[in-house]
Amino acid sequence: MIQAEHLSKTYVLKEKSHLFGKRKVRQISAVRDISLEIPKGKITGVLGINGAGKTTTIRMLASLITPTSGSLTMDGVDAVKNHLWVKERINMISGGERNLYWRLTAQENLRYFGSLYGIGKKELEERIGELLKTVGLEEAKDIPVERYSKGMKQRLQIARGLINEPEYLFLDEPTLGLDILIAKEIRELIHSLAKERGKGILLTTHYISEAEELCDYIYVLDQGQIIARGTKEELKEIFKVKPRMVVQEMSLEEVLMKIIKRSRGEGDGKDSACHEGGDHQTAAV
Ligand SMILES: Nc1ncnc2c1ncn2[C@@H]1O[C@H](COP(=O)(O)OP(=O)(O)OP(=O)(O)O)[C@@H](O)[C@H]1O
Repeated sequence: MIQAEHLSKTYVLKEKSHLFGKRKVRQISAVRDISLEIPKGKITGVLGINGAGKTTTIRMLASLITPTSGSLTMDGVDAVKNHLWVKERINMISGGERNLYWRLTAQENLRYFGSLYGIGKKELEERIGELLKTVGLEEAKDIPVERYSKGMKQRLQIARGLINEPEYLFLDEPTLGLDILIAKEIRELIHSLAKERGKGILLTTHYISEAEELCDYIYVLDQGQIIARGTKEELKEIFKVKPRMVVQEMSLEEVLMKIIKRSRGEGDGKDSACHEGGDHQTAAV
């Protein structure tokens, strides 16, 4: 399990001031005091609107940037001190079409990325063969990536993300810009990676229905803080109307909008659908 406790990240920007050409220092508190867990065999979602701090969070969890404060462990090992050990056990895939060499074939891409992990030649060839099968690109393995459809490129991205046999896979907007059929294929693949192959998956997505379909547990991030957490059922429970009133099930999207508005004190979340009592920010701790 990956466990983050009280993680924060502040970016320090040095900007030139117009006055006397002096440098001004500006601090951006991108993520503040977040605690979360990513268990193996489960899909954990991090949802939030643009600028909420999702990318900063995922990059800290993947040891690509160092937290300003807080602790991060992987299977009990300090991930900040042992970031090279951590990087061997994690991989990250972003949506879009970056990170692939277009003139190379699928096989050549995987061979290149595998060589970066120092995997032996024989083992690498076997792994590439299996991965191409897993993502359904066996027949297209010798075609240059520039001739692939968007869905094929994304499947190859997933194969690239699995080349080091990571225990944890971070997916940043994995179905961005894909049509519904291809997105469905990718979602099925993500589901099987967690449920059949035991990977710990962290997913960020703008598509709420995708989170609803895939995520075992969801963290809602806004303005750098976790403002709610829970299973989708627990999140929906926050706004469930109390007994003797007509209960109308809200979509997860409606629930998330209400959670964000309420956290920002914008009123809409305070309507009759609010649940009773205590900590409104947490569906389940
Ligand atoms: N390298 C950086 N230097 C300075 N500020 C940054 C940097 N990266 C992110 N930020 C700022 O930190 C905040 C959180 O950004 P982040 O990219 O983590 O959010 P996000 O939820 O991933 O947004 P999006 O969905 O738009 O990608 C924003 O205010 C952003 O401008």
